[in-house]
Amino acid sequence: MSDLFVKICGLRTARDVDAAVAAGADAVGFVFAPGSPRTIGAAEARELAARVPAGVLTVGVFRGQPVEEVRRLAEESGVRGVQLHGDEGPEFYGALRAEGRTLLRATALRVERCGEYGEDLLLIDAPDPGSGKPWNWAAQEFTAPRGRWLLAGGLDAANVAEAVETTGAWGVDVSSGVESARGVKSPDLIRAFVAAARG
Ligand SMILES: O=C(O)c1ccccc1N[C@@H]1O[C@H](COP(=O)(O)O)[C@@H](O)[C@H]1O
Repeated sequence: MSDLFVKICGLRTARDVDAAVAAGADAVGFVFAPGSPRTIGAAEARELAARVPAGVLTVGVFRGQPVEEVRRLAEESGVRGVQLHGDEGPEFYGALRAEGRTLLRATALRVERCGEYGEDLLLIDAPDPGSGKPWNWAAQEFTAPRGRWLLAGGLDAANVAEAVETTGAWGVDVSSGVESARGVKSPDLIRAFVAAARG
């Protein structure tokens, strides 16, 4: 068993949060970005986050929202981490860092230096986050950064071990690959994913 960091994202029900925690996830994500089948409100996320033990990081996922909205939703839901998928600059991260949250910076395929914007974790994702579409992480031109970074985009139980082996990712993040239908998580697929990722 490896100590690979595993985040399960886009959770909307108590059943799925419990399944992710029981499977051994290190982080669980709640989508606050509008327009996703996984989007939930702060009150719903607060109830779900209350089920999560202290050792598992709760993360709010945002895309292109103003800093005041990110701050408000994070505060109202009580998530301890914030994941940004927009084109926020270092000053945006600086403003949130002051509140002591763990910051995850998502980049679409671009490989950058870990921590460049003051984030705690870099997340290298596909151009269309949450779509379940894989990208070619095995391509010659993809050179993994050094440090703590998460691989995301089209991962599932069948490809995650190879993806980690090929890229050397410190951790992985998944949403579509643990769903039985778009936006509907499957506890069985969550368990299978975590086992395959760490296996
Ligand atoms: O999951 C979403 O709907 C979502 C919406 C907006 C921004 C990010 C979103 N999810 C992130 O996308 C990847 C996982 O994608 P996949 O479905 O496994 O291919 C991960 O970083 C999620 O946190």
